[in-house]
Amino acid sequence: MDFVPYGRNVQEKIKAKEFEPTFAKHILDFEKIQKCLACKAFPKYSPLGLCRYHEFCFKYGWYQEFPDKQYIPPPQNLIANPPTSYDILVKMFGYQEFQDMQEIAISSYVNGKHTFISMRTGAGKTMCYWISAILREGLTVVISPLVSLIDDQVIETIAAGIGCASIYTGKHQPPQYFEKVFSEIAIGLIKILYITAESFINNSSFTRMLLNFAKYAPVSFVIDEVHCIIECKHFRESWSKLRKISTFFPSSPIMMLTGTCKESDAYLILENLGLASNDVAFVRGLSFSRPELTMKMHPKSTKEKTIGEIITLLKELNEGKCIIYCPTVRICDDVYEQLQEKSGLGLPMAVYYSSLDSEEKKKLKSWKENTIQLIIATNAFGMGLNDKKVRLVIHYSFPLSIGNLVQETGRAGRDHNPAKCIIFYTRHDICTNYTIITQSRESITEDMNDSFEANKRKEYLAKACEKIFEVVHFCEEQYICREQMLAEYFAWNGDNLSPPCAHCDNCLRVQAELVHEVDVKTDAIKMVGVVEEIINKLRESGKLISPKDIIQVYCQLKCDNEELTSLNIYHETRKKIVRTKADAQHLLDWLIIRGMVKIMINLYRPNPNGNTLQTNIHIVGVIEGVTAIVMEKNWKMWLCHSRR
Ligand SMILES: Nc1ncnc2c1ncn2[C@@H]1O[C@H](COP(=O)(O)OP(=O)(O)OP(=O)(O)O)[C@@H](O)[C@H]1O
Repeated sequence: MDFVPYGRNVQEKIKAKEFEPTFAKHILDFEKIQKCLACKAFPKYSPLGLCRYHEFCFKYGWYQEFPDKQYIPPPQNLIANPPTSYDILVKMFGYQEFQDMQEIAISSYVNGKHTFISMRTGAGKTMCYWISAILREGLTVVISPLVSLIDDQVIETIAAGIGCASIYTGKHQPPQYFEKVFSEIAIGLIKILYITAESFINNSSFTRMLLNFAKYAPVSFVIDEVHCIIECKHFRESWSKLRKISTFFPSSPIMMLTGTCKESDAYLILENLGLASNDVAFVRGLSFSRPELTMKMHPKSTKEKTIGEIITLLKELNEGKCIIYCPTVRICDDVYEQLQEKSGLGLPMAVYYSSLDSEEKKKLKSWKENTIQLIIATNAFGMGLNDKKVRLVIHYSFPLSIGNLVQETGRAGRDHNPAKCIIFYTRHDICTNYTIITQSRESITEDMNDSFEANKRKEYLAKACEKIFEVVHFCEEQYICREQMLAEYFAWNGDNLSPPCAHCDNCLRVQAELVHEVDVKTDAIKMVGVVEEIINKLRESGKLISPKDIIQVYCQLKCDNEELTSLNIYHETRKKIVRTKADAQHLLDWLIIRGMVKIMINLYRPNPNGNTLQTNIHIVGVIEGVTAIVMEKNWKMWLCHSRR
């Protein structure tokens, strides 16, 4: 494919005054407005007749950026020095200061270095690649996880005055559309191209076009929400194939953006992308704290009660907007119906999930225009969404992972004013979440053979259990500051912990109750002793061990399985710091998420012909040398004085 004719075609259209850019529909009154003399696409902004971006280019003598090659700029005194990233921030976007680590991130990437950027939600990561795309010549390709997110990104980018387009598979993008996008890239009108990982991996004509373009001008890459490489690789294969970037475009720098990434995951991401860590600059935000957010767990009981509690929360909403996250489409519809019926609030509301048809998805427009105040959605909604009016985020069931929790709650308070995040929590939702993660595939892993596929699935299921228990542990913790827990979860080596937020439910509880931080190492050692003894006892009979068995033996309570009362450890007299069932459960969860006690969640159908799925949680073992490993760790736990 020869790239040059594309440019020629569009130049002819411009000359014949027949040119309409692919993004015309995002420009208000496109037909009527006076257009920029240099691009014939964006509205005229300056007295010279140029749009904001081309006026900026004009001042610095960047005439090669003018898409209409016939346009001859008037003579002028050029600004002597080339623009800095700060000049662009101020002159193009109207901001006076960089936020967080934006400037350092931009400088690294513009200098051609692969740059891994991890900054809190709402820190302004988009700006990092917008400014870079202007400073670097050629095209910036942004790989983004969701079509709905790409649609939003395109609207925002056009509103900011930067030429962009999107590529994903769908009936709204026929072959003629691709041809048109290629032409606009060829004349330099499009600076940023948003694309899904699937299109980037599978659209071979796009790859050919890009390789061809790279012969004429630099191509740079951005992977937005780069943690998807870890989180989506099992069900969206394309995310595991993004090494294609470094293979096909070895001299292009890659900017990797995330709000939530553990250090170990960052290295796995680089490995997946075929990048050596020495070749990558890591830029991490100054703080991951979101002081404007107040997080609270709410025990979840019956559906009626939960809906009633949600209605009370909604009554306090006033002008603000709310997102209710539900785990499944069925639950979204159900909550929507319940709220419609019972609320009497007259609150304009809608549902959103990826399987809605495009007509129904149009309601999203009303959300953006603020005529819908409440959206009830699956996690298909909201990733990267930047809506400053969201004052309340409710989780009808606990989030699928700590990463999801941060991303989803991160939609609130984006104007830096106070906002609430409420999670309705019950252990019963473990089943729902596990069903989603495993895509309802029954998972009796003991029966699996040893094939490569089966091992991959086992590994995936083990990871899924770990993620669920991480959230369970987070939700059930009563005293440690929620913000500190999240900061610790995502902490990298050498990070300092910020002080407690003083306004989450746990901080308030610590202020209200008499609590003590105590060392429970001896209890942790005892608990793994209990696990080992029970396993030894029941190994022969092949009986399954539940967390309840461990708690009953540890707390020396009446055992459901009477056999266990014959264990020595059951009768041992000892001084316990962790005494109540709830605290013992919390300690066991801690052992599980630290990988010391191994569990398995088993998804099964109680009635083979029915649709209902249930879960059993089994304890399957401890890691080798567990006692020594427990001894090495810190086991400081907050306990309520009155419970001790
Ligand atoms: N330097 C700046 N000064 C003031 N506001 C800024 C600056 N840079 C970006 N912003 C604004 O910050 C808001 C959040 O930016 P953005 O959507 O890029 O956040 P993000 O880091 O991508 O968050 P998330 O991870 O949640 O998607 C936007 O409204 C953006 O215009």
